[in-house]
Amino acid sequence: MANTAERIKDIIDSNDIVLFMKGVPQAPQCGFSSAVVQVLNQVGAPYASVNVLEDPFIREGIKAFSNWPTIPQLYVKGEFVGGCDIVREMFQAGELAALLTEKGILAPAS
Ligand SMILES: N[C@@H](CCC(=O)N[C@@H](CS)C(=O)NCC(=O)O)C(=O)O
Ligand code: FES
Repeated sequence: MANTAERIKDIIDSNDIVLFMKGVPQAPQCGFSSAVVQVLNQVGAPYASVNVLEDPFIREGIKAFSNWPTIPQLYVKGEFVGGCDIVREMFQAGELAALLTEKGILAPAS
């Protein structure tokens, strides 16, 4: 099996939006992960998710990969966006929708 950093790179390269979280979108296991799920659902873009509670290598590996100490972690088009606080602030400021539009994931508002 590929090493953890390679697995992580493969995951973020093969999904436009991917959320590393605790639990699954239908049943988040932490309020921070739940908050990002709610933001993504509201912004209305499809996303992949990885449950770090199922894989301790990914749970620790993603922190090293992003140089960010906590879960959740959101990636868009291979780039680290942030955790719960950043994503929530960006959403409230309209910056998350703007980013997703700029990246060609969301259609421009007409
Ligand atoms: N302020 C953080 C909150 C996230 C957070 O504190 N996560 C903790 C508790 S869920 C964490 O990932 N701890 C390390 C771990 O559980 O592996 C954010 O903006 O995302
Ligand atoms: S699992 Fe306890 S704060 Fe996230």
